[in-house]
Amino acid sequence: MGAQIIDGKAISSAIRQQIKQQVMELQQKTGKSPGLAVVLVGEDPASQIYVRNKEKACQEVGIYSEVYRLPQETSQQQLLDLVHQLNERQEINGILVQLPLPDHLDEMTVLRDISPDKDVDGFHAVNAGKLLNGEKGFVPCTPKGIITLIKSTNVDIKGKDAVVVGRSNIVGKPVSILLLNENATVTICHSKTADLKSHTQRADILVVATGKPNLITGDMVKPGSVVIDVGTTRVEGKLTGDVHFASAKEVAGWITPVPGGVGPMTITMLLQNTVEAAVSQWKL
Ligand SMILES: Nc1nc2c(c(=O)[nH]1)N[C@@H](CN(C=O)c1ccc(C(=O)N[C@@H](CCC(=O)O)C(=O)O)cc1)CN2
Repeated sequence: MGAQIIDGKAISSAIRQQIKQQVMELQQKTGKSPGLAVVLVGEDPASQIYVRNKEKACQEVGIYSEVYRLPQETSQQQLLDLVHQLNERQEINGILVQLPLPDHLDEMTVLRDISPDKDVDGFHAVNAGKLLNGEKGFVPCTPKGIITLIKSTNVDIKGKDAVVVGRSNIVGKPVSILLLNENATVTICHSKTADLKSHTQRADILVVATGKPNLITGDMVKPGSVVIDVGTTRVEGKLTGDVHFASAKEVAGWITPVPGGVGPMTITMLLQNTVEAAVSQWKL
């Protein structure tokens, strides 16, 4: 029969309608719009597309946005100066520095200088710590979107065996914590994991975020499981996930496509976090 497709584009679009409504209500109440500043350094083609899409998405829902496109040779101090200025600006509720940064810039230092109250990416150590503690803070956008997609299937996460393949700070680690907070039993696999298949085969929920195209094939998937593919690598011009879709779809119960699965949710959750930042800063 084949898996049901988790349509990230449709789910995203429904959530964006709700956000648009929420922004309108905030405008009526306060006379202000939530504001997001996006900083892009260099000319990475994929990052340029993501930033343009973030700008467009803000426009669609009524969020005020500013985009700073800085040259490749921007110094660490110049970038930090901009972040510090944005931290002070009243009309900016959320700040995002697009990753990856050019090699000469230190990502950790830059992320740590964003005010935790404006860190709508949820990458600041304070927000990462809050996630670990189960405290309220900003949750990174892709992991937050993944949990929303899993919940859309109505599969109860509680008590399930969840396997996360990949241990990045942006996706693998935070999504593992979110699944744990939802009472799943979580295993994190990575490039040094011995016998990856033995883990993935028993996953009721499988999240794959490695950037290795087609790493997970149908024979590695548990029948009836929920499979979430975070990978988006261009292979011969075609956007390709970390999961071999054709074979995995025959085994899984639910599966996200690439494109149109996790990707659109990342930007939608950024809009949600920006509205949350405004509501909290305006003490509503
Ligand atoms: N500061 C950040 N940098 C990066 C993040 C992030 O969350 N914050 N995540 C990724 C890139 N990213 C957002 O920035 C992102 C990736 C993919 C998509 C998306 O919509 N993908 C589409 C396909 C788009 C295409 O055709 O290329 C899909 O999967 O359907 C949105 C945002 C790294 N950097």
